[in-house]
Amino acid sequence: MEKKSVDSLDYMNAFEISSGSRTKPLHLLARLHIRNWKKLSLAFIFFILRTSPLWLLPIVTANIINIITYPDKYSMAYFWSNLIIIILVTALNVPTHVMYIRYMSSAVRHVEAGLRSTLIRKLQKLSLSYHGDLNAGKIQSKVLRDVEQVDFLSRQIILSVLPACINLVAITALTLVYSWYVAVFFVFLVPIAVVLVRFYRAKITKYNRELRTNIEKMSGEVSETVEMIPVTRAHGLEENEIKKVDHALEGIRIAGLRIDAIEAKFGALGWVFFQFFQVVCLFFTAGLAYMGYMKIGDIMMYQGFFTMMVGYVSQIMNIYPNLMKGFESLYSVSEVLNSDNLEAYNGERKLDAVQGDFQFNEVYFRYEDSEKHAVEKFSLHVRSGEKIGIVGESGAGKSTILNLIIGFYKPQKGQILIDGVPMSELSMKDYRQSLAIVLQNNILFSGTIRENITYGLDDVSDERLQQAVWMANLQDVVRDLPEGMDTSIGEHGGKLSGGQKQRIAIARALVRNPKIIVLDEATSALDNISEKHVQQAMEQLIQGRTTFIVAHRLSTVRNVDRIVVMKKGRIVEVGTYDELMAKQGYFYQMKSS
Ligand SMILES: Nc1ncnc2c1ncn2[C@@H]1O[C@H](COP(=O)(O)OP(=O)(O)OP(=O)(O)O)[C@@H](O)[C@H]1O
Repeated sequence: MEKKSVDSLDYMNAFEISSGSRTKPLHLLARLHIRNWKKLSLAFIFFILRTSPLWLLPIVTANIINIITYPDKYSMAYFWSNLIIIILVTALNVPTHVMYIRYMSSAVRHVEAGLRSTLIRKLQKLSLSYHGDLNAGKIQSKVLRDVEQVDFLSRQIILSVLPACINLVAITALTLVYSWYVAVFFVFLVPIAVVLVRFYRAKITKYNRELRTNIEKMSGEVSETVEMIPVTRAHGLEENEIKKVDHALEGIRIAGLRIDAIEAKFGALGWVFFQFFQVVCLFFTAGLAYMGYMKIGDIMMYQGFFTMMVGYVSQIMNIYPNLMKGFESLYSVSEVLNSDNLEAYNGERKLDAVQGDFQFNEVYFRYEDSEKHAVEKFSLHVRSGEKIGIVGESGAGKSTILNLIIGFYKPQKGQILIDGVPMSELSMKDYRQSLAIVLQNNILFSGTIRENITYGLDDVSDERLQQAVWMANLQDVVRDLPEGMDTSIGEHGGKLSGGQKQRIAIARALVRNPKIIVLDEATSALDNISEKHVQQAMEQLIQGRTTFIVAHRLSTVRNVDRIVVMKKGRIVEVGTYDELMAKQGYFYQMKSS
């Protein structure tokens, strides 16, 4: 049951149809809401019931004035029936309004939650290079602010624009029933509104985009600044960081001012036009009554209708700038949802049991925005269970090889085969379940030690967990903590030492019992005892598994089966530690320098 309700939050299909060409925002909004059409239809019915007293009131007012002005033409029964009808219909407003809001809100809130969920789903599918370009702050701004704006947009349309349009049609129809020439006079309002909107639309759209991109920029700056606080303080660069954020805030201030100014002009002009028009209407109907074409009470009715019409047209025009903001946010969200910069691989094949045999055939890889290859002509066969050390100077392409092994990136030329199957055919989700990664920046999250180790695994027995803790040399750490395994480790493991963090990452890898291990040795120096602990944990981890270790300290690779020495993306030497030392080549030079 729960799964079903979670599934239903996926709104991707509303965007899938639109990918490629840019869909009009109103179409997109309609597609988002079409799934909840039953609730929206019910909301619409209750809306009509709720609003009907508004249409009746001017008619009843006209009737009462006419009864009093011309008592000989009307009976008292007519007077009382008018009163009873308006009281009854007005009293109905309470239940009908509650029902209208309940159905409407339920539909709109579903879309709001759905949009956020769809964004998160999409972010999990987008390639790492896409994530590299879009920082966490910008994504947050889209998931929080932009979705909120879209929710606001839906509410504005359902609560204000649609009701105003329905009311306008209803009032025009009622006026037509009574007098066609007054109706024609009313209809003149629309072109005035259209001309005003057309005149300001381009500017409002432009300034909204400016504001939105400035807010995203600021959000990015803030999240980066917060992350950098320890480094900033350590270097005494607080003022520089404050200036950077201030600069982004200044951008928002100016863009916001521009928007406010243009909205003020637009709103005020509309108001003045419509006030003039209302006065003209009064004189027009009064003139008709003066000439005997209209009863006095009817002036009140038309004036009532016209006041309502002006009210509704102004209502639409006043929220028009907000609608534009909402459309801009919808565009911002669809920018991510329509992106086709997806994960590099989309194969489906599952291996029965991954053995961990790797064949690299003349692999070439270049990052998207880079001119030169980070990896060139990389050929290597790695047997199942073999331990490979990868060494080379900074920028030689070591981490890139690891990323290619994990499948984060796909070679532009050449091929990588796993157990004889090209990576492009493999289901990455399935393949990565046989793989454990311990990277330079071990990504820990703000849960407990237990949660961090068992991350993503549903049922890990206590025995298996204890074994992983023991193998990762963590038992002393856990014992000394106040709540043992259930101690919270702070954001990104902030309450732990570098060595402890690494051992937690190793325990996380161990508990998965993977066939392949990818290790990026930490560059940060650990003290001797800590390093020994980590070293022991690593030895436990790599036993019996195909292992790729990027080593920064050459002593780390002493015991691996083969060392691959890289330079400028190419393999320059391959061999055991002793062979390479005896050869006195590049590795020997690196070791001696
Ligand atoms: N995301 C990226 N976009 C563009 N170029 C990149 C990216 N990541 C790495 N590079 C470039 O690719 C080359 C290889 O980088 P890589 O990180 O693989 O080197 P490395 O040997 O792991 O270096 P280090 O030991 O310093 O971590 C470098 O020239 C680097 O500047």
